Amino acid sequence: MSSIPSGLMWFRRDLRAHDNAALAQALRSCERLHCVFVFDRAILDPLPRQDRRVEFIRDSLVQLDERLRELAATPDGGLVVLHGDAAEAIPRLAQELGVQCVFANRDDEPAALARDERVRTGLAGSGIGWRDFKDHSIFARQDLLTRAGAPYTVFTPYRNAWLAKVQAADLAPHPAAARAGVLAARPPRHRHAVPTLQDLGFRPTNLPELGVGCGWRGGAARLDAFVARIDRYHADRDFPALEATSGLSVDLRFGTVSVRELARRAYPVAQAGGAGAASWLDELIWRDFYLQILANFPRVAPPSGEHRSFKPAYDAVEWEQGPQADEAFAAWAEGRTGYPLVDAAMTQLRRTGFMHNRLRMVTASFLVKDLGIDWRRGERHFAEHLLDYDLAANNGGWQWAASTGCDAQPWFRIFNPVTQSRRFDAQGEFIRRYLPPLAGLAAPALHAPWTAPPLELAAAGITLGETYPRPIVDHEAARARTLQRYAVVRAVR
Ligand SMILES: Cc1cc2nc3c(=O)[nH]c(=O)nc-3n(C[C@H](O)[C@H](O)[C@H](O)COP(=O)(O)OP(=O)(O)OC[C@H]3O[C@@H](n4cnc5c(N)ncnc54)[C@H](O)[C@@H]3O)c2cc1C
Repeated sequence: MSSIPSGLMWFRRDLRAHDNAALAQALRSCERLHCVFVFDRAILDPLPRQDRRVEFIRDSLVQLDERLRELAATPDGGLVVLHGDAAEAIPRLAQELGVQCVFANRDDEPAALARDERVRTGLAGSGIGWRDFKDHSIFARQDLLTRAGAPYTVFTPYRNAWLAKVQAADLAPHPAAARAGVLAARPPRHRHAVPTLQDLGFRPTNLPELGVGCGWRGGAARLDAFVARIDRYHADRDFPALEATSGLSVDLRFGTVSVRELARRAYPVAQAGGAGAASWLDELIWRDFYLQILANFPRVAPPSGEHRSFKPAYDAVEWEQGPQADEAFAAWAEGRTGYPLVDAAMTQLRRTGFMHNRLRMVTASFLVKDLGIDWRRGERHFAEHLLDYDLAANNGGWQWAASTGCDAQPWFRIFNPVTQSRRFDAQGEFIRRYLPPLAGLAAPALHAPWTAPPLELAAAGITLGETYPRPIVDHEAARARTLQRYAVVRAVR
């Protein structure tokens, strides 16, 4: 079975030893296998020095390293961890270790593809092979095509094709334990502990206080807790005050869970009629959908250069610019728009690095359709702050909200932030959690404080414009401006 004397497994966004496609294949194919992770300077250097993602990755690596040493049954086993430019570090390490092949799981983000191409070229120069595997999604790239042989660009037919195609083999685990004996001891010069945040030039964040468990152990705990409440997912998932969704997006982003395992848990329950599991499986399919959109239409997010509308006609829309727009953007980002649900959501993002899906839609719609600001500015802001930031899902989500992307309903879909608030946070529980200055105000006034009688505001200790902002925009007037702004699309089409 094993024909390669020595190989190197390169972990990237798959930080687990269980059910890992490339690792299982590498273990099967090699007589001796080394493992590496690179803190890539090309990614880390531009980041602010406090970044929850770097801390999450670093703490996840400690668990991965520990698990690999257990599997190798020697303390000298485990993970080689480097800090450098991955495109140079991997070929250099592969040569130093004398391996014949490097194994990795695919990453279809445009920048990752460009980096992997440089690695592959570097390796080929030394006669070293490269093998990559699908691990990050159930279906990818051109696995699912329309009858005309084109990638799907609309979710519902994609979902139907996904459900029609999926087989047990697509969800089957890729176990490591049986072949773990081939895991090699690290060469003495690489037998270091995983670098600390300080070693990497970063400072600790509030991640531990938030109670977000890292690594495969954190992912497994989140999955078990979620499976116990999955039956209510379809009914509760839109209410941000409830702990109804899985919180697994960070694990899917960094591979501390296997998406096959999630689908293995949800699929049979959904098939047996479980409405919660079926609805959650749909979300995993949305994830696959946006990953294949990015893989098949990389023009939406070129590695260097401006992201583009999926529907090119929308690039003609003219957005607000200048100091007033900059101030409106800052008010949105800092949670002082005067719309409580928007402000609470933006505060959640700042404090925790997470935002509930319903609120991502509401805040994105508010930025684009109430403030008239380019969706790409919001996309960048989310990219900087989300712990679960994922290029494909974030770009897809923003384009959905801006009506420039796939499955976009006609341009007139504009969320009303007050109606959304009344519907999805009726008692204001979520708003109060993140906006203490409004805590004394009862619903319904809480959803639109400027409509509250002065006595009610005074009783709640609120002075509009002082303790809480007045709305920075009138929704109905903004709606009319947006309809005009988007009218240009019909002219271009
Ligand atoms: C403007 C905007 C930006 C977004 N940016 C991101 C992002 O950067 N990273 C990210 O993972 N998700 C993003 N999403 C999708 C979604 O909001 C999050 O995946 C979800 O809130 C994560 O919480 P959860 O793990 O509890 O989700 P659950 O409801 O438990 O869903 C399970 C999993 O399905 C996937 N999923 C759910 N909804 C979507 C969706 N609409 N599109 C793609 N995948 C989905 C996620 O991987 C999620 O973990 C964005 C959505 C919008 C509207």
